[in-house]
Amino acid sequence: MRPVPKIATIVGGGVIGGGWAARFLLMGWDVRVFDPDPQAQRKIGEVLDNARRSLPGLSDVVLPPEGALSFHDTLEDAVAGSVWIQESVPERLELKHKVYHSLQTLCPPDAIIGSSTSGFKPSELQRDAIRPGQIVVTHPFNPVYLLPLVELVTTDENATLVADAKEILTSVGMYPLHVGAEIDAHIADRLLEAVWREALWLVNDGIATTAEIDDAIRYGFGLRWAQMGLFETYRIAGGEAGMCHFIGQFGPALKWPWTKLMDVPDLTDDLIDRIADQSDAQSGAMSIRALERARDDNLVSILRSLKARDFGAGALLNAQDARIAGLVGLPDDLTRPIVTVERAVPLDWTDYNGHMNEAKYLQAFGDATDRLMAMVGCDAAYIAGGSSYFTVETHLRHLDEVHAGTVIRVETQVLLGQGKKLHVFHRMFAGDRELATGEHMLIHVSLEARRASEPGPVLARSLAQVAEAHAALPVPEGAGKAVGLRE
Ligand SMILES: NC(=O)C1=CN([C@@H]2O[C@H](COP(=O)(O)OP(=O)(O)OC[C@H]3O[C@@H](n4cnc5c(N)ncnc54)[C@H](O)[C@@H]3O)[C@@H](O)[C@H]2O)C=CC1
Ligand SMILES: C[N+](C)(C)CC(=O)CC(=O)[O-]
Repeated sequence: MRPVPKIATIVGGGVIGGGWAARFLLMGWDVRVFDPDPQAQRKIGEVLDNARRSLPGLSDVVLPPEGALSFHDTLEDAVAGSVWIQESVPERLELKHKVYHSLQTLCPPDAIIGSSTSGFKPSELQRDAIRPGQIVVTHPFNPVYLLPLVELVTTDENATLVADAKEILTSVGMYPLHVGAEIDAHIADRLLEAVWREALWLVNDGIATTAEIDDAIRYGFGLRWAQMGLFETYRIAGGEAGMCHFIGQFGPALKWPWTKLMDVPDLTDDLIDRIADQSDAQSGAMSIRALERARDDNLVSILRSLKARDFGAGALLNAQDARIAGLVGLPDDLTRPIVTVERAVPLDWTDYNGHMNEAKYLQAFGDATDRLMAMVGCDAAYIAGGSSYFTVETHLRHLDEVHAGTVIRVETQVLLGQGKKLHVFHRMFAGDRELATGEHMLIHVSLEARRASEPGPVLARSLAQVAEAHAALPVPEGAGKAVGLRE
């Protein structure tokens, strides 16, 4: 794809438009918003605050510098020079048609217009459009700045822009699921709608409250769904005999009255009041923004756990980190310490004292050592060949505190890189502020014998090169020290 100016326009800056604005901005795009609501700027500001505290820490590398956000009184101003236009106005087809008509008379003809629509088919959106091929469905999930899925639904008219759309969405950390055929509500909302209908019936019939239904999801199958989805978990539920056995066992239940799916309860005032009252009793003590923060904190923890396992949505985040960081090799300039970590402090690294927990300093220094090892050639392929380093001694010093969202940087000096021994000194900074140091002795080992061994020649040469260059640097303050005892 040709290099494009990173300019996105958000038309409709409500719940979803605000989330799109945050994702594009934090991934380095300039974002222009058009929304006639006088409260739009305040609302987007609040969504952005939530995004800024949660999204950067998902990444183990530093995100690109944040783009510029601007609000515009006219659509013409808002779309000038835009590459991606995200329509997120209310779910009314005639309103969306009106918006596309205005947009297409004003916007660049090669910009992509993505619609956040939860349920309209792209052919419905394209009807009577000036350039039907410019409009696609890009259906996201709330919060758009944290959840990667975006359903990309297209028609034959869109053939030439599908690849570009996928590339742009992937570049901002999303997972474009290209839906093979257009249907009402795409894939995900069709599934959600089924669960939603059943939940409404359960409240309507007085079987369960809103809180009990939420407990049934979050203490059970919701946790399974978050990492594996439906079919993979049911395959496991079939035991060793797998999916066929599972269907054999539970297939007959499809004919039993387990679901009321095709009927919808009448949304009478009584039912709406009951749902609203139960929901107030369940969560009314918290503001929407506080609930959003609780949701985001939990999502960050779940996503980071999946990331550590390189699984599901976590594997997507690792791929995004690799794209942002590019290839890792030794820097050209070895006359100064090597930057081995540059990242924001994630929400789940902070503790009851409201700052980064002591254990996470070791995590960051461990990551710095891993990065240095990869840079000098002790990378995944080398380790798969049966050799690695084990850390045998560590000394940490905590010099200053740091909070969630702050960008930290670790600079690494090799004090010794000879034979089996690798002696490193890490210094952690936030800007110019020194936060901590970590001194570590590592021994090269054979993973088969579980004993010390000599490094391979390429690794040994590369380490010696760094150690020799770093020997010219002053010995860092604090190196070689133990915990002092006052007399
Ligand atoms: N809320 C949700 O959970 C999700 C919603 N969606 C979809 O996103 C779209 C927007 O939904 P929400 O953000 O929830 O609605 P919302 O009501 O929070 O926001 C809509 C915004 O559009 C603005 N607006 C109205 N007319 C406009 C116009 N002519 N030009 C520019 N702005 C205009 C409104 O002032 C408002 O700020 C819908 O198509 C919806 O189906 C998609 C995924 C999830
Ligand atoms: C309720 N909803 C149909 C607007 C939901 C969505 O479209 C996706 C989501 O975020 O759940």
